[in-house]
Amino acid sequence: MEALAIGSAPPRPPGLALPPLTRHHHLLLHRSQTLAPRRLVASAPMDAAAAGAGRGGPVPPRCARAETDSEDAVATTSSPHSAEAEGAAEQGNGAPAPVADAAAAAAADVVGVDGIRIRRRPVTGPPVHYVGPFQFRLENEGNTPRNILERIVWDKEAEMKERRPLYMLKGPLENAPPVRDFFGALKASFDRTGLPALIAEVKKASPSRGVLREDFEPVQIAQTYEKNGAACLSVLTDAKYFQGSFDYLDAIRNAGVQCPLLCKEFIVDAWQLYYARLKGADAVLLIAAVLPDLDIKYMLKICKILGMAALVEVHDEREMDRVLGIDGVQLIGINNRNLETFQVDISNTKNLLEGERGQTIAQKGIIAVGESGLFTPEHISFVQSAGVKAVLVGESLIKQEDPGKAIAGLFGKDISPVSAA
Ligand SMILES: O=P(O)(O)OC[C@@H](O)[C@@H](O)c1c[nH]c2ccccc12
Repeated sequence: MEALAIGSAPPRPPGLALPPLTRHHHLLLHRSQTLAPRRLVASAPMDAAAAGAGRGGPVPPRCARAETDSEDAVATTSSPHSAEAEGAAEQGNGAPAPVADAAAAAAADVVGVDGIRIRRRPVTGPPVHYVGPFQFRLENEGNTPRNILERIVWDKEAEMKERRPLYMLKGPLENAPPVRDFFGALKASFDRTGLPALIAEVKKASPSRGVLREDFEPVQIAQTYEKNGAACLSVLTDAKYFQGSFDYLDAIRNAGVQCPLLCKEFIVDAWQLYYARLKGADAVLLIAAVLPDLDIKYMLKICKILGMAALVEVHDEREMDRVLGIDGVQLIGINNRNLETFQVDISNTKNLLEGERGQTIAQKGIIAVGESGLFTPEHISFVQSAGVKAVLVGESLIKQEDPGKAIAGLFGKDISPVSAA
């Protein structure tokens, strides 16, 4: 599979590194400090320990030992970007920066390394503090999620604290069902039909659309998707916002479905990769709006070791350029839905594949996947002419009485393997 990523990565486009801290940044910073003073004050000590851990160079020594829970904890993905943020507090000769610059570094962490706008965790604690003998309620803006993606990710980080230690996954991992070739299945389907390969999504609900299907039978839905020509399936595993479950992954596999399965999860921690694999996933989603480059690279390595494919999701030019700069990426999903605002615009796929970006994708043999908001054969041909070789579709299928039969309606023709035979 590696051989498909031909050529070396393009030079990192200018402007992707953290901008130098200028006077202008200080001004911006002071303004945000006024808005949410706690955010800055409290984030510095929290990040400092993690930042120290990541100082040693590009490959942190933190992956040296294996199979203890504490190693598992260092695979948690926040330290690299905290480290960069702290690094930004040192100026020129390496002397410690003035206090204001340290605050600027903390703010850079808040506004995001690699252009990531969401904050990975609440800065100081709960969103509301009860203060003093009079029970004042002090709302803490810095600790209130600003959008749904931030909310989901904060909850996911909290969920990670409840997980089983990594070493406990070792046995089940050894007994996990063999990995199937997700990338190959997409390619084969595209070659067979001349249409974008379908990744059909098994999704009960979403935060933007509510419950999509009351009588939700994941195994039946998966079976009808497969029968009607889906190349791969995407299975929502997030319980809180999508009413999904990791148990759907093994249930679908155990029922004999052959289509490779994408674990559709908000991955914030390497632990989730192992867990997805032992539940039978053949691929995972990595969201560039959530994960800094270092985390994506690290997780890609783990996926490779586990034999899983990774669908790296982007939703704007900046994320696309970041991901194109990472070696070994084979699948790039272009989400037409902005996960912060829920706005859907399928021309996003076209915009992100235009010009040099599209050429790089073609040269590297990457499959671009058009994601979200696809309802009609016109939509499918629109994203196909934009350059995608696969599409990820949920709502427009899952809401139909027979989601499998709906596939022919979506593509304007029957794409089931039987019809081709
Ligand atoms: O239901 P739609 O509009 O066809 O979208 C499917 C899929 O693209 C969407 O569910 C999705 C894309 N990226 C995600 C990340 C997390 C959760 C869900 C998603």
